[in-house]
Amino acid sequence: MDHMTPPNGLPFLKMHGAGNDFVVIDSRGRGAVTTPALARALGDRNRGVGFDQLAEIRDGAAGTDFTLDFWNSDGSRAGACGNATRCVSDLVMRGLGQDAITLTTARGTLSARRLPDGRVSVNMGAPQLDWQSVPLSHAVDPLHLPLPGDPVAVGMGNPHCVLFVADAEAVDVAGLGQRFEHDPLFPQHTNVEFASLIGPDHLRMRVWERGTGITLACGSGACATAVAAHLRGLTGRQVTLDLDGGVLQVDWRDDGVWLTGPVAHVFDGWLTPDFLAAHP
Ligand SMILES: N[C@H](CCC[C@H](N)C(=O)O)C(=O)O
Repeated sequence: MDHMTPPNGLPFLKMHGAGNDFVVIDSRGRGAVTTPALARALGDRNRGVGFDQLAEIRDGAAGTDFTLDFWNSDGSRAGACGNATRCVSDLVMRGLGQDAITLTTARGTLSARRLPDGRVSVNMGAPQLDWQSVPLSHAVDPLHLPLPGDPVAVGMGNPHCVLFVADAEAVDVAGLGQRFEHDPLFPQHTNVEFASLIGPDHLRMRVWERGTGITLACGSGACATAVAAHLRGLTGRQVTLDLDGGVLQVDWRDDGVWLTGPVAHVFDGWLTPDFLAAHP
């Protein structure tokens, strides 16, 4: 067999949204294939494909067009992923010849649409602002957590800990991120965002993701940060966020938090039977 012939393996796609990168496996019409071991192996940037999140597409539930499951590169599950939702929605919309779609995630039913300029928006739903649903481990004010730096906790279907700092560029994102990720106040651990106000309704944000580490962008993190910024009186409800990998827009409307940004489909490939057999 020459090297360009598709082997008898498992097809996948590689996509990214503002540099937040994904392996996408399309399991519509069959059972789910992802296991924690496969997610970890695939997420290895040297021995696998490498990704920030793995998104598995499954048949639509509750009358929606498709269902999405998310995994982190350490093999853990993520309840929400805004950028992968935008990327996969674009893919499925193209397949169906549509520019609007509904999907099911662990969060429930979400809707997405493609804008005339090619960017994709998703309604990530209402933010979770009470301590039980973030979740936090006990009753504290999520708007002022009893932690260094006076962070805000926001749930977007996954937990976020948002710190407003004078200069996000100067923050030790890995060092502090790991510390907050595993703070006992977050029983399911947390994603951690560091943000500074750089203009009216304009934030610079850097992120440490639960289960993955530093990423170039985080959509649910951008939503949580914009919500926190508005609740703290720093911005209005429409916010532009400059992330390491690009620009995301958040609009907190009455019907939910809308996230808008670029999507890219980079390549398709096949996982070899040998790779799959080694990581059941
Ligand atoms: N990058 C994703 C979020 C991943 C969150 C994940 N790290 C978790 O465990 O919650 C996004 O665009 O929303």
